[in-house]
Amino acid sequence: MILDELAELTRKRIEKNKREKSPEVLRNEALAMAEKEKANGGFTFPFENALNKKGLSIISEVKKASPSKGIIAEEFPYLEIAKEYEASGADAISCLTEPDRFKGSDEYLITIAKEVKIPVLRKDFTVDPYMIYQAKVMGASAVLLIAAILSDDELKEYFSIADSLGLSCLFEAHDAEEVKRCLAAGARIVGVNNRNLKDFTVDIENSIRLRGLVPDDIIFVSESGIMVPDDVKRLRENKTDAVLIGEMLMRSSDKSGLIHELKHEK
Ligand SMILES: O=C(O)c1ccccc1NCC(=O)[C@H](O)[C@H](O)COP(=O)(O)O
Repeated sequence: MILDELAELTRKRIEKNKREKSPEVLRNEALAMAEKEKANGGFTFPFENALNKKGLSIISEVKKASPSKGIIAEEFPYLEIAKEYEASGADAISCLTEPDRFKGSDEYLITIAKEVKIPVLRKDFTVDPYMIYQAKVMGASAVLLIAAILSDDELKEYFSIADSLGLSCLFEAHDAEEVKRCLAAGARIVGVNNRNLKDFTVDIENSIRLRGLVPDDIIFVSESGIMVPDDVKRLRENKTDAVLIGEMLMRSSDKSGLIHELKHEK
């Protein structure tokens, strides 16, 4: 399955990263940042706060390419795109850092997090605690934990590391079993992926079906395959707290107008 391939590619990339910066050095940098925040009033978990606001929140993704679609944006002024998302009322940004199949980059995240005020999610295939410390040092506010590639123990351990650094976790599930595993691990944010990773078909009904499994005090996010404004309307009517949108926004010639329409559509 594609996720196994992505997890394997990521493990190799992170092993290389570890040779460039040791886990100990990286961890100390991340802990120093966390300590500083604690001393300055404590963690604020901006990603969760952004999704907890009244009304539907929008996580806008900066996405150049994907395994299912190949190149989505030939031109990719990622910082301009992120700034446009922010200026248009997006609540958070999702930044893909996976380089091989999504043409993402750590540099994109570092630059965006420095230049925008809204929180940034590191959208990557977290398979090693090292990646959580990296996310902190890069300036991210949240990391992605995909239930399909992590064991129950890893979900709990990675959540605890992220939490201790003031990072939120978007737990990603594809089916009912994975939703239950995310909740058992303590998830405060559960995202249901609408993309079937076996055949790449998308169906927002996956989020609709699984919504009832997530208690109201947990943030519920619908991810992927949101292709037209009516999809957002349907999800909003089904008590979705936030939507994560990549391709629809990246292909739009009027990102600002589209975000405005999605935010205000009733
Ligand atoms: O987008 C893909 O083709 C994909 C394939 C395999 C694993 C993950 C994939 N996408 C990850 C994402 O984070 C999406 O970019 C995100 O949910 C937005 O999806 P979309 O709105 O459909 O671009």
